[in-house]
Amino acid sequence: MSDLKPADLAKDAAARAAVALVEPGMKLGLGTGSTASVFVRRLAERVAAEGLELRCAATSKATADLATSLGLKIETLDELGWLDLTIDGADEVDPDLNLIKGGGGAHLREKIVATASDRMVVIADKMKVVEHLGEFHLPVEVVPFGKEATKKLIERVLDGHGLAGRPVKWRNGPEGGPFLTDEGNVILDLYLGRIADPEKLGRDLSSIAGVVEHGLFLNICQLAIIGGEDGSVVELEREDIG
Ligand SMILES: O=C(CO)[C@H](O)[C@H](O)COP(=O)(O)O
Repeated sequence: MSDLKPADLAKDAAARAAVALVEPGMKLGLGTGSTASVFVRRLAERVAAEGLELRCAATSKATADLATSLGLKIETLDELGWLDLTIDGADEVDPDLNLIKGGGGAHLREKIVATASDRMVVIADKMKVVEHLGEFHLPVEVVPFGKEATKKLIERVLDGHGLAGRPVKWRNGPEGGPFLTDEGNVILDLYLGRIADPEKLGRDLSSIAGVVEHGLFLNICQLAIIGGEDGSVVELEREDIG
């Protein structure tokens, strides 16, 4: 990986540091996205080099396919029951280690896996660290049935948060049709700018029947490993907060 671009070097630095957290016999959750993919590659290298015994669950079909192609055995979350550690990427990380996730459309499974783990660790490059969540669009997974009515209800919630008129867009897939999640749902991306009250916004979105899950990960992540383009890493821990 010597010809990596600076952003990839940062992801690789964070991924290597996360691989060092893995202990023999662990049950691991594997995230989704480009940073999580670097982690999966580095993990597979360590497993091959050390003959490490691990049990892994993936947060998406894409990650399961990648891990399997690298020789890692993937089991379902139900087979594993509960996980010791989940390593995943993020679209934004705030100073309280609250996150926006779902840029890859996998935030539903990612949240299920992260909250079924003793510990969630996020790996990211420095560009993902923000003062306030919301510059990155907030993905909301929506059931296709009645999706336009659900969109109206989401817009009503945004009105109540002083976010009236902010663009909300159905996500398209690579072929131009609607993006479909691994669960067969669609995604509405909310372009909000600064989210003043993520807790309340999350609660209000979750109260809508057609909303399956939003991409706000609040009080879930315990450690963020932030990689720099020079290969350095900074660790932000939840205990450091406050
Ligand atoms: O939440 C995610 C996928 O649903 C990803 O972790 C997030 O989008 C970050 O991806 P990348 O590492 O490619 O920037």
